[in-house]
Amino acid sequence: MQIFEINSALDMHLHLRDEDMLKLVAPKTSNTFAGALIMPNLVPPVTTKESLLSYKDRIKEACGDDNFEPFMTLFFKNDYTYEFLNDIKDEIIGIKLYPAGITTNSENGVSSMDIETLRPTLEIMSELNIPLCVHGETNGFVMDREKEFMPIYESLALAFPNLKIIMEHITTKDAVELLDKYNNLYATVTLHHLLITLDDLAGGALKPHLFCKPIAKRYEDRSALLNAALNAHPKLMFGSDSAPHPKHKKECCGCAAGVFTSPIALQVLVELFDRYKKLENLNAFVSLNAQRIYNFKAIEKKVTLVKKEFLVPEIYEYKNENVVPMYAKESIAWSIESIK
Ligand SMILES: NC(=O)N[C@@H](CC(=O)O)C(=O)O
Ligand SMILES: [Zn+2]
Ligand SMILES: [Zn+2]
Repeated sequence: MQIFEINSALDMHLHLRDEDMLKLVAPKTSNTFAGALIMPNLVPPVTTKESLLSYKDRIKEACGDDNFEPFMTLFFKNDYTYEFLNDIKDEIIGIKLYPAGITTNSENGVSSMDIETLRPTLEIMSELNIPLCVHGETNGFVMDREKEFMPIYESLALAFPNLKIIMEHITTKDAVELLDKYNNLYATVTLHHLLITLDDLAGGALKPHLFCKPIAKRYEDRSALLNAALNAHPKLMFGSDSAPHPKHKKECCGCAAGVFTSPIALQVLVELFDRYKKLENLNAFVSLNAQRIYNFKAIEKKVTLVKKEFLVPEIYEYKNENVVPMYAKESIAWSIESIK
């Protein structure tokens, strides 16, 4: 039987939530991944050292696994001081910037992307070598929001040449192309954006479990993303953006944005890279690129996968929480055999 080994998988964009949802979803990542970059969009968002450290403790407890490293992030604010950021810098891997209201729990994000307004915090981040992670969407037409954000990425990259800027969860050909234009621009891409287009979400009967921000785009966008991932573009990292919402918040009028992919991520990545005969590039895409870009050494964790059918559960539950995964009740060609 065909097998494949992944070394120290890293998920560089992950939502773990809090309380029972955290307890439900955290082990779904920590059992197979060596580390993950944890998004700070809790309610209220993570903006103090105290809330950051206590969230990290709750994550570690929920994982119940010392062999997993949560890389913490702060929620961007325009008025962070040098003293504050200098004091917290060793506890964080980056700061996440959200335009206000653009996605789930981003109400406290920045109300303007004007560079001069953002400058005070960005200058300090640049000086202290703290990377900037960005949800890059304008409030324009939903299919054009990411494309319209490209000039903002360009001005940020030019204005702060020493700041590492990560374009989170890119969904367009334009974003892939921008990667090669500026030294200090990097990106994450999700699993679902490598797989689906707007057709899968809304071309037939509406699929709420595939609804997320940024919304899935056109075929040419998916091809560009897939091509960059399969060839392990050196500035592109895997970031699942696994974003759990309870079933009743997805299967309703006013469906929340977010796709839950943690429990299927590695199996589907292997299936995808195998299908395109690119398995030799998967470890770079899912681990080595992130270690080089963020400059750290991941802890050892070897996951062995076998080409054997894995039937995706219909739902995951814990106490009163539940969440429906992507590909629920469908089967994947690869499954996890062992973890060391
Ligand atoms: N991607 C999403 O659709 N949702 C994310 C937020 C985000 O990453 O934008 C969430 O927190 O639910
Ligand atoms: Zn986002
Ligand atoms: Zn996200």
